[in-house]
Amino acid sequence: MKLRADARDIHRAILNELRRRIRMNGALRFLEEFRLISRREEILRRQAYLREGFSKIKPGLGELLKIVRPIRFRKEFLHDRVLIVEEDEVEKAEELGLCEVSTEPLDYPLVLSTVGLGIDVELKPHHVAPELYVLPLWENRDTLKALDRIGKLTGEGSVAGQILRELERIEPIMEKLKLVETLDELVAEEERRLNEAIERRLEKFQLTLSGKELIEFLKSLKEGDIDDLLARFSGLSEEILEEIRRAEKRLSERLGIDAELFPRDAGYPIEVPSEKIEALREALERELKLELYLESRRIIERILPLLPRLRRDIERAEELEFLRAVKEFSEGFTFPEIVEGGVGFVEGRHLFIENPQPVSYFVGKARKPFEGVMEANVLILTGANSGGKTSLLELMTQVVILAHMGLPVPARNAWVEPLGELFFFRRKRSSYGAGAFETALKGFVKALKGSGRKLILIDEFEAITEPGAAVKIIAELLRIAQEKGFYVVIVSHLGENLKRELPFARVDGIEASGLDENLNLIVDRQPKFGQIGKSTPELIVERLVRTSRGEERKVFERILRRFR
Ligand SMILES: Nc1ncnc2c1ncn2[C@@H]1O[C@H](COP(=O)(O)OP(=O)(O)OP(=O)(O)O)[C@@H](O)[C@H]1O
Repeated sequence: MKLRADARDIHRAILNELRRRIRMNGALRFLEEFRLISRREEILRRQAYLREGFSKIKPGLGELLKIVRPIRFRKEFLHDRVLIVEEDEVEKAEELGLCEVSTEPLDYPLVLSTVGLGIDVELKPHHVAPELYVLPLWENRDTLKALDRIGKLTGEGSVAGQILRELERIEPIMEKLKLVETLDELVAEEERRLNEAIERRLEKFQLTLSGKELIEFLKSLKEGDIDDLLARFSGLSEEILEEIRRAEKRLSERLGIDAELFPRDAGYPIEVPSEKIEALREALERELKLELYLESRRIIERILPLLPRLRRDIERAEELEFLRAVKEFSEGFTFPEIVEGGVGFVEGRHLFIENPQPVSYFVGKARKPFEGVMEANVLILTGANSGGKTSLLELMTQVVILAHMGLPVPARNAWVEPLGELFFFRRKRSSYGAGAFETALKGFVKALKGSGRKLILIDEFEAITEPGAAVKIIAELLRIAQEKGFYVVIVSHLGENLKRELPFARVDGIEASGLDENLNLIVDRQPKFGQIGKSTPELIVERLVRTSRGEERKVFERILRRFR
């Protein structure tokens, strides 16, 4: 179905409403599959797809879908490894583009080789750089957990749980790598603890010397006999050494590496030289990288065959998110029947009016509950100012557009004939004069050109010309529409005159039913079939009667009597 004139704006607004609800970029592409279509079978196919899809959207699914993110595996050049190959493999190895390639042994944290000069590999990406598969999965564990639960909730299953279990193998390595990042703080913390412990011991330390010992002590001091001097403090230094060992043990337990980090003879307070920390960091990183590489290879060997299915699981989550958003958007809507002979809806609710009064309306054949109402392809909609005429045309446009997308429509029930074109001409409030009239006339005539299934909605056309001429023009145009079998709903204040000219047309009216206690107009948005809408001026006069006094009131009363 083609959209003409202002119908496009309404389509755009509907798409925006849908997009606003879709929280995954990947899910947006499913909306592309819902372009407007006139083929009955395709509309029905989409309806069936959505019905089935909506049944999968269980409570709690939305929360899980919110967590899912696409998992991207990016090719990267890794600077921590070299791949040593034979001369004739160089080209193929370089094509992988994953790391340095050489025919000679080189010093790298990781040395891989196809010729026995390092860790054995084949020239496959997942042999050379298994981390490029495993790490993105590790970083997206939240997504994997959500996919696993989604699979269980929908009963469709997922490979995410299996992958998560495999990933557990690298957990200790990843934790240590995180610790290594904070190595400076770790060491500083141990330093602080150690120096505090030493301080406590120093406070308690006492050196007791007899007179004879004191003389020997002074003698050693004079002669610079260090060994003798130190021997006297040996009790203390043994204790300090003990503290150092304890600190190093704590570190080695956390980092999984034995290292003599604290200087033994540099005095107090004890401080680890920064070069030593750097050297330790390097050693740790080298070791952990190797472990990570080896473990990643074991993991990828087992999960590589699962990755295509994982991709499908993510795509399915995106599809479910799309379905969830559409279901949320169309809460309380109904799938329209796809019929021949017009468009109609019962208790339709305008999409963009808050708490709208439901309105029922139809053009073409009368179906339940409108049996007995005059059937007409051309409708003239009359009625009170601000009664809701424009809104009704908009609602009709919304119903027709949604139906042609294959989506449910905002009504209790609805039927729609597949159309070739939908025209909606909004009233241009700012346009007056001959130029504007000419443009409007041209637009209408264009709509009447050709043949096919068309619904033409026109909001107040005569406002831009004089009433007498307007009746002639509109009547003629509507006759052409009738001859061609087009459906037309036109808003007009010239209902009376048009009805006389066009016996085949049905004139409906939206009426203000009275005044409320604050003397505001009460409008019944539901058009009355076959009735010209009572005009509002009458009610305004009534309001004036009720708000004036004396002679003025008498005048208003006289006017009011003319209406009755
Ligand atoms: N079904 C409805 N339920 C609640 N409010 C409605 C409904 N239809 C219209 N309205 C509200 O009534 C007001 C007037 O609506 P609308 O512009 O459609 O009237 P109109 O008859 O086209 O007016 P005019 O004669 O000025 O062209 C709008 O604020 C609209 O939101």
